[in-house]
Amino acid sequence: MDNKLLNRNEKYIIGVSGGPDSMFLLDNIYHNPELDINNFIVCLVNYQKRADSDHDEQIVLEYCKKQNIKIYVKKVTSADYDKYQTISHNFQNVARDIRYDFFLQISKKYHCHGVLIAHNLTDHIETYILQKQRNGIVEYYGLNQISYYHSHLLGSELKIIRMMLKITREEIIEYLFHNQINYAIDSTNILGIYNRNIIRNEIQQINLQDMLLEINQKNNENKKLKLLAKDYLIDNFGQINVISFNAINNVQLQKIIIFNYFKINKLVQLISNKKRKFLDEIIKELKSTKPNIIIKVNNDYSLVKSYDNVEIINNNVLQPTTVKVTAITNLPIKWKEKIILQGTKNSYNFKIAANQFPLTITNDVLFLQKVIVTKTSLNRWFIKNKIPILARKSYFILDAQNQLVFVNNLVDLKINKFINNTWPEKHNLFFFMIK
Ligand SMILES: Nc1ncnc2c1ncn2[C@@H]1O[C@H](COP(=O)(O)OP(=O)(O)OP(=O)(O)O)[C@@H](O)[C@H]1O
Repeated sequence: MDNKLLNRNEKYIIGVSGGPDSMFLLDNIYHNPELDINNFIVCLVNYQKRADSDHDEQIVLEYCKKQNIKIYVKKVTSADYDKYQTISHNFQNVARDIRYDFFLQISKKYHCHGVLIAHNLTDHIETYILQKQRNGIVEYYGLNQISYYHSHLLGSELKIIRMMLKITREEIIEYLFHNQINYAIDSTNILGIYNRNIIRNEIQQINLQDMLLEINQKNNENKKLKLLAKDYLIDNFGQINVISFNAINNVQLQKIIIFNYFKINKLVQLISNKKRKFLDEIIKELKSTKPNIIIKVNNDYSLVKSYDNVEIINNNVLQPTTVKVTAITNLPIKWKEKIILQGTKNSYNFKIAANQFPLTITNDVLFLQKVIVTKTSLNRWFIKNKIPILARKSYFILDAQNQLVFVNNLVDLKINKFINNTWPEKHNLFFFMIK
């Protein structure tokens, strides 16, 4: 065990589930002559989800009683589950948050330096193999000796210390058997049995030293790429610029930039849960010659590429706005001002007669497509003039019972006619921008 990770004068929590790994950890701390067991507090979370969870608890209680070690047990109630399920719906995440928040509370109470967790070499390798299969972006390949848990509910941080990352599961079982230490058979596992068996087989076939070297190399490379990604976003004021992004020839770096871009927009959970292909798809779309692309991320957000810019947009913003107005007094204030302004300041003759109501005011692209501007559709005009997708949303058309056409003086447009020719040439269309 990596004892150098501990400071003999500090206090620590030990997370003990009763399983072999954490019983090994506990027993090794207890028997370590350089450490004072009074500086350690065992914490156990009984999820009360399995028939044997009370039995597991009993194993740990008995050990602690025999060796006179301070122990805290949290029995998770349905109220706890309800409370945490508002933050995440994934049971593994809920269970982890409950566990670490409990560690955090006890840690605060006793001014502890962190929590010791019994992740071992086998977990480290398994984690790495899974990460390789997923081929996504990771903070760290395999498991890190030190990491930090940030609690959403408690708003503070807990240091997680893994001092067993060089010990294999076989060594653990061997030790427990040899020393006659009682432990619980772990019947819960995040990986399905199928997936876990595949990984176990893979682990048996690999050369551990080679694999550890590979993980090391990957982490060094990852560290460098993370710094480059950080620099890129700093240089671009936190934005992605399509031209400079496409000039990068390292796909992994591009992925980290996108990942960090979501992170600084506080939306990293949107892509962390996505299939691994998602980042590849984004990169492909950013490379494509199409100037305007909307990539739906989920029901709430889209990533919008518009010429050189990339933006994360709430899907509501992309929805067209269409308003029916039955009388001029019903117009939204700023629109009313615009209309009056247009009518008075411009040479365009502007009057809406009572019989022209109801008016339709819309920025719906489908509607705009029908509008002909200097012989091209308004849509083509947008493209020709490189109007970004979002800016197009501020171009509204007013349709007053097919009677009016007015051109906004903010843009120099000559609107000729509707594409379908059902509107006579003279018919007016009111076209204006809303800032
Ligand atoms: N119910 C529990 N009570 C106390 N400590 C626990 C409990 N479950 C797990 N631990 C601690 O956490 C370590 C890792 O447990 P486990 O392998 O189940 O977690 P994991 O599935 O790898 O996910 P994570 O640690 O990210 O939650 C255990 O070895 C033990 O130290």
